[in-house]
Amino acid sequence: MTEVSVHPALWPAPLATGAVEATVTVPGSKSVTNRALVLASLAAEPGWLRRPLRSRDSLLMAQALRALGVGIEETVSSSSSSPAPGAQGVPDGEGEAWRVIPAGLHGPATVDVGNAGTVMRFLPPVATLAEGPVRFDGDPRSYERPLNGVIDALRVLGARIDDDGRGALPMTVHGSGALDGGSVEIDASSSSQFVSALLLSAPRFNQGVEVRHIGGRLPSMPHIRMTVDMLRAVGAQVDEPETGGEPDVWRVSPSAILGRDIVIEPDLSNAQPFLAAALITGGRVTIPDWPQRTTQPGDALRRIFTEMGGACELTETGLTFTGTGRIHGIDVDLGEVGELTPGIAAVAALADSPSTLRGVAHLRLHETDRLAALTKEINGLGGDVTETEDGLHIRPRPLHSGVFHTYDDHRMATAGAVIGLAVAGVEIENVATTAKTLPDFPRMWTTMLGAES
Ligand SMILES: O=C(O)C1=C[C@@H](OP(=O)(O)O)[C@@H](O)[C@H](O)C1
Ligand SMILES: C=C(OP(=O)(O)O)C(=O)O
Repeated sequence: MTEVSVHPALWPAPLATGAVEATVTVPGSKSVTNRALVLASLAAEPGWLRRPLRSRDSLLMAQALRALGVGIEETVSSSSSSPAPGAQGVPDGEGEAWRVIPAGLHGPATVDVGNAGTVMRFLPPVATLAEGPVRFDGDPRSYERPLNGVIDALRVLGARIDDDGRGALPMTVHGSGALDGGSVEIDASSSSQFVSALLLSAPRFNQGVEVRHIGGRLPSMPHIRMTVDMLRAVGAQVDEPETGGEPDVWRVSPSAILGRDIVIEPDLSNAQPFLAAALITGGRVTIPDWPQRTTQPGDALRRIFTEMGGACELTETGLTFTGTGRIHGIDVDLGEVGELTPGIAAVAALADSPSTLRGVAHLRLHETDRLAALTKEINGLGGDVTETEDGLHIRPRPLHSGVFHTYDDHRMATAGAVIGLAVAGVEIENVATTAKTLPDFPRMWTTMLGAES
């Protein structure tokens, strides 16, 4: 639906000329921002998001919710302004805040999902609660990404949906203002977002929901934990496997959703390239406000990048990661933290020993086929990467200059930039694709390098 703009321009990835020493403030988490927008829109009262992510994925989410009737007011508060009523533990009037004012949801409306998994999966259940037709469309790639788990489940739960029979976009959800809800079995082995999608709207279903996953391994479990935690934080009652429930079964009871005031954590997956810069150059990077406790998968970087040769210290002010310039290969299952794979593959290509990345077959259905794209692009620079059934085998070799293609995938672009730190003459095709979750990436990257010692 959205014209995918062509960016022929090549961005010369800057080479690091010394050890990177920088403090990098990373914008809000995509996954937390888009869950918070959905929950706030379904709430019984207004709420606030502080330090939300402003990127393509989150703006598409906000635009879609507005199209359904929700009020979302964007304010940038200065340090002199007073905090919003009810704000708790929020730094005094700092940064951007979005006030979300729920309203009766209605169609007719059109939702542009772009290529945002969170928008294409989380919003169809919301649309069943609207009165009137809601049409879903998006980038060409969104037609190929799995959605059948959500479509089939919603039909079982009482929704009427017109698609072209493939269980994919484009489609129209004919909302009737309410959904029965109840029990449903799904195979969510291709995306954890199927489960998250059904749970997020479930307090508003007449009978709530019981979701039973019946397929192969469920990826990205931390993201399902994030969904459960955020639901509980808005007053929902959730039974789930990790707090004594049945394995692979989640239950959400019908209830009102409370309007909350939430501060969005920095996006730890978007912190990855900056931490990688410290690891590769033997430098030191601090990410302020790294949470002490979080469900974000990016938190696993503390362990993974430490195993690959760095050291980290988590303090009250943030995470400081220090590299030695020596990078070790790793054998790791990334099934829980799949979105970290491109960045880990980039570092692994520069290591002193081979790596095996496992458990991520579902990445073939992400923004692009990430396993094929990483293999092709790293090998295009002289690397030696092979695809396995569920991941990558990476044998480091001396790399050379060349174009690193990104396939409209933000994490391919940042992975290419990481390699470019250590390899002269790497050019990133369409670095602007980082706008999906981190629009300011090129400036942040050069600023970080400007601060190198
Ligand atoms: O729920 C979420 O916010 C996400 C879940 C994961 O999706 P998959 O389970 O489809 O990998 C992750 O890769 C994506 O970046 C964000
Ligand atoms: C897989 C990703 O995104 P999406 O939310 O579109 O699934 C990602 O950001 O790595």
